[in-house]
Amino acid sequence: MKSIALKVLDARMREHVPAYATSGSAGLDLRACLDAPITLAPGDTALVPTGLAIHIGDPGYAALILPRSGLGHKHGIVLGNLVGLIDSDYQGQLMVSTWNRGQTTFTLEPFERLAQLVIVPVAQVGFERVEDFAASERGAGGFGSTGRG
Ligand SMILES: O=c1ccn([C@H]2C[C@H](O)[C@@H](COP(=O)(O)OP(=O)(O)OP(=O)(O)O)O2)c(=O)[nH]1
Ligand SMILES: [Mg+2]
Repeated sequence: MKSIALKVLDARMREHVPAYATSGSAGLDLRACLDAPITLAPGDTALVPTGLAIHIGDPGYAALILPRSGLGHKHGIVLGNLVGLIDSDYQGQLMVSTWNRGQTTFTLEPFERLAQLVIVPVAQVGFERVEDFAASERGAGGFGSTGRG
């Protein structure tokens, strides 16, 4: 298992270090490191600290912050940036842009699990400038070019 450097920035997070909930989990739940609840009216967005920082330190990996399905589906709590991308050289606090896209007010409680972190492999690439591509089966077709169903 790959090891990633983790800093606990807020002592209250010591007992909430991210951990996989099951042996097959892809995501590590992130908690809201808050002094008091935050009320999010429909349409509101808040930048919520997690009290944690990671330094992936390897350009072959990145982390994604994704919504939790229960909060997103049942309560409309998703991410203001839709997906958060954590660069391998980022050393600052993990922040969660929390957006209430629903129709009812939501109260986010201190230390509630509000999003999840997924570590993913990344390929950094170089570009070779060309005038023409070698022909492919798809060519430039997209946006439904293969039919709808
Ligand atoms: O949901 C997020 C998204 C990003 N970040 C941090 C980690 C990431 O490495 C950094 C920059 O993110 P991004 O490149 O997506 O934002 P930007 O608007 O392009 O900012 P920058 O100019 O700093 O790259 O902000 C978070 O903590 N949470
Ligand atoms: Mg950027």
